[in-house]
Amino acid sequence: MDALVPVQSAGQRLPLRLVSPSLHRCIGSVSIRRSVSGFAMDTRISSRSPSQFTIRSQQSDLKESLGGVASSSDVRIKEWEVDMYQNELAISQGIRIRRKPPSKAPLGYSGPFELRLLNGQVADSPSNILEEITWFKDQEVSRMKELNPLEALKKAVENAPPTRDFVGALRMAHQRTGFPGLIAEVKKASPSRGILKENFDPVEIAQAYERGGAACLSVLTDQKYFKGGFENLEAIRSAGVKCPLLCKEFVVDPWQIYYARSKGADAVLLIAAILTDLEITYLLKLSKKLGLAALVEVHDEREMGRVLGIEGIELVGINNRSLETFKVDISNTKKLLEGEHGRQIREKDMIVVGESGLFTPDDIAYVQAAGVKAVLVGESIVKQNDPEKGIAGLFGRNISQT
Ligand SMILES: O=C(O)c1ccccc1NCC(=O)[C@H](O)[C@H](O)COP(=O)(O)O
Repeated sequence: MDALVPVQSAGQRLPLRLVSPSLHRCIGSVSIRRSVSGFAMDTRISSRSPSQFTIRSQQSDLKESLGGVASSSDVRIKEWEVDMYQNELAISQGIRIRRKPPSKAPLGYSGPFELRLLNGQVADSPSNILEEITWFKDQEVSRMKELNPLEALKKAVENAPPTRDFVGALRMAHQRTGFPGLIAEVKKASPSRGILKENFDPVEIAQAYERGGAACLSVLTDQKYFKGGFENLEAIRSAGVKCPLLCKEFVVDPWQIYYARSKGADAVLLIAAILTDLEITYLLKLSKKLGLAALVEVHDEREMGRVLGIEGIELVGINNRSLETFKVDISNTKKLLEGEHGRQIREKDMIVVGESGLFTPDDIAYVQAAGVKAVLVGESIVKQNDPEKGIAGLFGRNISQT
């Protein structure tokens, strides 16, 4: 059964019974403050499957909600259950990536998850690179939030220069050149390929991409796995590059959307493999509210089906690289655009972005014939001594304005 969650603002309290009858039964008629952001949202969520964003609580909030009588072990148990519900929701949507390392049930736990715990063994090391990155991101974001509290970020965003039209730039480039609009990636390294470019000057590369006819740029901001950084995003923006900028991050928390906006992004990436439908819906709304476009990335039919069921998505990326196994196969783009999914995409006039593994004019022609109107390319152009010429080589001709 679905429950309607009321529109709320920062600090207002969400009646717990609206999101989790089972938690409600356990702890009575209490409310939990939304901890992540105060963005008002009116949506329906499953009452059996609360979202991390909607019900994660501060320890003190929960203690207070329990009338000040709860012991810290009560609080730990409820927090742990919230995580378990979050996992349940993700699994029910076919999401294999766990957002956090599994933790043992708190001492003395006897609740709705007890039987499952007795039966199942859970691996406590990441199953693949995407899961590893996601677990790391969760902790990294907690640390970054302490240094950059949301309230300060909101003020910075209010005073930030306006965003540029990411989707419009792709459409225009497609019309102007007859080729898919290019999102050129500023990428120093990756987990699958290691270091791609030793002498890496992000601003120089961005300017070369712009001269070469890129419609938009993608800037990796993850430091640990891609040797990127938010300072690259800021530097490229400050250098006067006009192409709209995608902040290429692993978003697991709405705080990151505010942060990306404050650092000069025009668009953000939302990866369906790590986000539930409700999270995508919420992050999409938040991005729009902040003037950002959202590129929603899928890798398989199931994710494509989920994303097509979400209102308001304009930009869908099909990644030809499995972020779990690193296998790259550009026929993935074709496969996902065939049949009913392709029909729905055309009907909704969505822009599909073919991502990863594109090296030659034949590759571009192949994904264009499959139906993409944009491509996201990193390795094949960033590795060239002259990335501007790299773009001409990729398309088989000069696609700059001149
Ligand atoms: O590229 C990786 O190794 C990788 C590993 C784990 C998560 C994401 C990863 N890459 C992100 C991308 O999908 C690419 O940077 C982007 O699509 C460009 O791909 P390419 O043109 O093949 O460099």
